[in-house]
Amino acid sequence: MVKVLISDKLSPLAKEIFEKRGIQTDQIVGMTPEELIAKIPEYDGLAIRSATKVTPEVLAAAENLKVVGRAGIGVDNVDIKAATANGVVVMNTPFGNSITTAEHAIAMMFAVARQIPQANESTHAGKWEKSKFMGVELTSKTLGVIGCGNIGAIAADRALGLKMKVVAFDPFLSQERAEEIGVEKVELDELLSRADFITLHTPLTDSTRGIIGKDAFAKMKDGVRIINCARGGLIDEEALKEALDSGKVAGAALDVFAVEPAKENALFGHEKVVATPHLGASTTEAQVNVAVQVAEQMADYLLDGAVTNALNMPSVSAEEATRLNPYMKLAGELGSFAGQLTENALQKIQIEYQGDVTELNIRPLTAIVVEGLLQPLMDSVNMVNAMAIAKERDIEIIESKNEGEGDYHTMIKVSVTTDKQTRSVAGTLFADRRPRIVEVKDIRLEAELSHDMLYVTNEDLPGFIGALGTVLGDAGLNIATFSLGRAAEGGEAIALVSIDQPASDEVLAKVQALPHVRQVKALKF
Ligand SMILES: NC(=O)c1ccc[n+]([C@@H]2O[C@H](COP(=O)([O-])OP(=O)(O)OC[C@H]3O[C@@H](n4cnc5c(N)ncnc54)[C@H](O)[C@@H]3O)[C@@H](O)[C@H]2O)c1
Ligand SMILES: O=C(O)[C@H](O)COP(=O)(O)O
Repeated sequence: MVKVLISDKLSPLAKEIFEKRGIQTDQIVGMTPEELIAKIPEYDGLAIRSATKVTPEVLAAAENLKVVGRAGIGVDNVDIKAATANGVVVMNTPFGNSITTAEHAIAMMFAVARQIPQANESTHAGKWEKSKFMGVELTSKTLGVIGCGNIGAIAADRALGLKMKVVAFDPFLSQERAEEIGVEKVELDELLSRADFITLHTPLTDSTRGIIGKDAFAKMKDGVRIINCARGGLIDEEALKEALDSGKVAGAALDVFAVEPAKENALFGHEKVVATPHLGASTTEAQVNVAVQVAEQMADYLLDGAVTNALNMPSVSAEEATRLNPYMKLAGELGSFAGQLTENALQKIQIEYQGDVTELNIRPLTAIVVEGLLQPLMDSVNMVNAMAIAKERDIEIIESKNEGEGDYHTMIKVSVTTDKQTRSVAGTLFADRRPRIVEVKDIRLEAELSHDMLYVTNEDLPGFIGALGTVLGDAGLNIATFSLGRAAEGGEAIALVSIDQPASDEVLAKVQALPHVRQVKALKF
């Protein structure tokens, strides 16, 4: 039975959905890394928020794990490289909490503009410090949005509704999209020098870490206010403290911190800092959205092979997954066949898709061909990491589509170039949706692959078939199917023989010694 572990606090709807779809689900929140490592081998799926750290050690122990589902956006708590290497798909829910988080940023902007938390605390303490809490208006002020993706764009939209002027810095924001949102696209330095409020909405990457540091503060207006509801590492916290102490920055509203959970932080207790404990996504609505979405996505993948919102795999819809399944088998067999025939360093893989298959999403098919091809070279290759491994090894991958039908209504042809030669193998699906090999080295034949096969190339001369049958019969090997093809009369011929047991080295040597045999190989599928 398929099993999922929920290791963070998720809406109970997630468990309900998993169980309704026949997936056994355990929820264990607050495990230590060691406890998670001990528990994870049992599970096919792991559903998390930001608290669980999916480290290389956790992934190494996760021998049955197929998918990590993040009920939320940020996946900086998941080692995606290690997940990919282990064949684990990582998915998130990129939109479910965006409105909620943008609203939190706006709430934090109001809070820091009017010192609402400080005034609240003072009022509860019976101090009535009316003159202490002088605020600023938002109307007509300039908001600088750093990172104008899903959340940044919603925050900008809400700020425009508050009659603010919005400037945005985002290297990937097009002029058209900026106009559509209603923001002015500017460079970072211009944003820093013009903004009265700055709100951050980028992921934490090597290029965004510390994007707001000493240099950035120096370029800002005096009295600027900073809001961060994205990731703690975007702001250099030491530099922020100095800027607050000097009065350069009039206030900061922070939902996220460099180290979380943040029990201690140099900014805590600062009178100009408003802080919340990573609450950006914490609304009833957002938590329902992300929990339902992650459970559906994970169940779709575990049960039907459909891939949605994955960070390390191309998307495949449920309907596509059903149509793709027989092609996945064909692509896997072609890749494996070509891989087992390839003895030298791979340089180029060409995959031609012809006829019906061109209507489908070919990216997963290509990934599975490449996986099959690399499998004889390395155990650790899988569909998730195959393309990355090929790239690392400078293997060129060329895909082409020919929508017209050839001799078959659908065909996939894999050609592999090594430093010595180019070899090809092609296959189709018959009406029973079962794969058939229909061409090897441009020689036509028709073979269904089975667990143990013999691949024999020989000269097309009389006596070969009988001699081969005798060798196999003498060895007690039953022939299940026998497929033959030849380039031309008397030219190169290929035999693909399905046998009920594997052939020993001795049998292979005897076949190799037969007159006219050029090459024999035992293949496994
Ligand atoms: N506080 C919370 O609870 C909470 C909730 C949800 C999301 N988040 C975080 O908010 C952030 C934004 O989420 P999103 O859904 O809007 O992501 P998104 O991918 O839709 O948008 C991010 C934007 O940042 C831009 N960007 C990337 N590098 C940049 C750079 N160097 N400079 C400027 N812009 C850059 C991208 O082009 C993109 O437009 C993420 O870090 C996410 O983890 C926090
Ligand atoms: O990236 C996100 O989605 C947010 O940081 C929310 O994190 P959380 O699910 O731990 O609240």
